Amino acid sequence: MTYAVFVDGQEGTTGLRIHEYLAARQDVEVLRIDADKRKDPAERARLLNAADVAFLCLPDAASREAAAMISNPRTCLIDASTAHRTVPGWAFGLPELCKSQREAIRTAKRIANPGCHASAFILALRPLVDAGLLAPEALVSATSITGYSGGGKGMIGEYEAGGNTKLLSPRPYALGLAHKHLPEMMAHTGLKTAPVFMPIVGNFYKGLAVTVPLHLSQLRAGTQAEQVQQALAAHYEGERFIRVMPLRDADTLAEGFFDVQGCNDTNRVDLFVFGSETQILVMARLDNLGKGASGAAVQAMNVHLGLEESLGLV
Ligand SMILES: NC(=O)C1=CN([C@@H]2O[C@H](COP(=O)(O)OP(=O)(O)OC[C@H]3O[C@@H](n4cnc5c(N)ncnc54)[C@H](OP(=O)(O)O)[C@@H]3O)[C@@H](O)[C@H]2O)C=CC1
Ligand SMILES: CC(=O)N[C@@H](CCC(=O)OP(=O)(O)O)C(=O)O
Repeated sequence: MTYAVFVDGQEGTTGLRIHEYLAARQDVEVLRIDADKRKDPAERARLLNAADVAFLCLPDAASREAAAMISNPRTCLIDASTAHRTVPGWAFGLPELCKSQREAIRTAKRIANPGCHASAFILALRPLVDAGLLAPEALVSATSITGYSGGGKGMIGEYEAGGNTKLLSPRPYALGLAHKHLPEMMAHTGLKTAPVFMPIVGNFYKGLAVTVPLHLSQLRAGTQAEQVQQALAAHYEGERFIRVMPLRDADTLAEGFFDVQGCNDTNRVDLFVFGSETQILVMARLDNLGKGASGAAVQAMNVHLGLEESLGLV
């Protein structure tokens, strides 16, 4: 069977990456919009309603506008923006979230693709909450280091134009402690309080790593780093795109530095636990355009259509 697929926002960073993923697919017919009409609501509506699956690779407002244009009950929307991630009726597009998530994605006609930082944070902590090691009431913090493609075309242009020495050093941002990923970070881990979250953008194109530092005393009494790593391994047993590294990963410790770009050009997420007798670091790394956006969106489409989940992904 051939599926008609349209990418609204096809010229954007995530849209272009989705097209790259789909280019080699024989089971997908990509519907394209004329470049000069790519913001024309009527033409967008026509193509959105002609698609079996439509990806929204747009800013939040344009994504909401697109969702309101759908009149075809067959059309399944997969939205890469933040707009619908905690909206009832929209399935969260993270198949590895929990045992029932694939069925939710399969049966949904509205799928909200997770954010890049949020994907890493949720994949790192949801197993600990589900296993009862981390209480929903826990107060946690997190940092994320990301490549500048995370900011889309605008930020890519800024970094690649050169000439601004400030961009040469890592830049913490969202210092108002109200990053747009906080709602989904809470909703899909079960945490009752937003993490204190500080993302940092660096002078490299893509790659992302979220770190959650924890005192072992914040976890269930008696929990050691071993139990945390085992909880991750158990939760993701058999998951094609999640790799749980050995506790205190020897290769990373031997190198002395963590490679934030270690998952680039894949749809994989690597999860690490480093620890002392009293403290741990739980780290998740991914490609912000892979499992952090476009790869995740293609995987969600594969799950929804009942196709081999890794089709077209590595
Ligand atoms: N970059 C990343 O790592 C990630 C991004 N996302 C999210 O995915 C979405 C897309 O991000 P990204 O691809 O990076 O953004 P970009 O800015 O690179 O691309 C957005 C695209 O949307 C188009 N667009 C804007 N408004 C409209 C409109 N009204 N109608 C039609 N097209 C429109 C733009 O067209 P034009 O080029 O003409 O301006 C542009 O091509 C965003 O919500 C982003 O937050 C999610 C996860 C990670
Ligand atoms: C460097 C940078 O600006 N990164 C973006 C990531 C955006 C993202 O993940 O997009 P959505 O949440 O819309 O899906 C940010 O932190 O806002």
